[in-house]
Amino acid sequence: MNDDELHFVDNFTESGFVFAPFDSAEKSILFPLNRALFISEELVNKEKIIEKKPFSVDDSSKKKHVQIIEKAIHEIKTTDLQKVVISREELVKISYFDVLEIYKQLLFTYKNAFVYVWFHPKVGLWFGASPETLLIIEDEAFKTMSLAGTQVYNNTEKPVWKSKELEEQQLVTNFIKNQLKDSTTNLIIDKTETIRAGNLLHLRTKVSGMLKESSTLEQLIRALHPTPAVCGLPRKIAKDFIDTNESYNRSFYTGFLGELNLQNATSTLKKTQLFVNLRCMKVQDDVASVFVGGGITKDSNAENEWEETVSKAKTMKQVL
Ligand SMILES: C=C(O[C@H]1C=CC=C(C(=O)O)[C@@H]1O)C(=O)O
Repeated sequence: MNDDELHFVDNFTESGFVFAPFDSAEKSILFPLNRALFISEELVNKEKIIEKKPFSVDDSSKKKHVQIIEKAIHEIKTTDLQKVVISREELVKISYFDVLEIYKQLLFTYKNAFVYVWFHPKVGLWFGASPETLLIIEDEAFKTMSLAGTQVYNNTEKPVWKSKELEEQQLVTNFIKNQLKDSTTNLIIDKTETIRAGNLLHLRTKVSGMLKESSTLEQLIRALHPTPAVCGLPRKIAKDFIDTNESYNRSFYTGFLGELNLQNATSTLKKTQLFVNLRCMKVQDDVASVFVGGGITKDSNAENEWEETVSKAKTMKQVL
């Protein structure tokens, strides 16, 4: 950016880089292309990966997190709530810090992820290594995915998935299908597969199709975000549960970010590539806030869900 002014997205027809919060009622930040310098560079992996030291698990917030999960499970069993994603913020004190070094280590450690470092003097410094695409649009063709269900990678990418994870992920696929049916055509739902994201495995179903001429990018984004992979089902009930019970502000965690309506040098087509802001952290002074969560359904076990967040925190803590 040429200056430290804060710009916001108005209707997603703008060009630039967007950084959107979890709460879709709040404004999304834009680095407008015409106010910024855009540099594109091919990445060559010649960096040395620093040997990762073991890190400690901070379980000071375990009791509270487990209590919210138990409340969520009870709510799911007794009300219309089907799934809700419960998350927490883990504070990590950092003694040594180098922005570029952390960014490079993330890039080379998480090769399949969308890795970013984002900074605005009025908002703060964020890093992430997200395994989840919210939306890719090139001309009228779009791609998205349903990503949910987690287990620790244990030397096999063909693990056995339990019905809890299969159902949790299926709910996301069904939601996406339903939300897109009016604004798209030629909807293709691929076979569900297992993908690896660092030390974790997830279930993923790729979804693609064509946008109807009458549909806008804003409509599509509002239809998808927040998906049940980061919020829950029904969306409004899950969002209310999160707002009432999570005792911190998610801000940009579980929001989305990426390139908005950028023109490729070799064609006249505009391309949008948005990713869900997962496996991320905010750094302020000498403290990193690492954000982690997981989908809760009727079959969840609170202790296992806690462990899942511990495993997810590893993505950022290892690099720190
Ligand atoms: C909310 C998070 O993950 C989502 C994405 C993949 C798998 C998830 C899960 O297994 O619960 C979550 O839906 C997070 O990593 O903080």
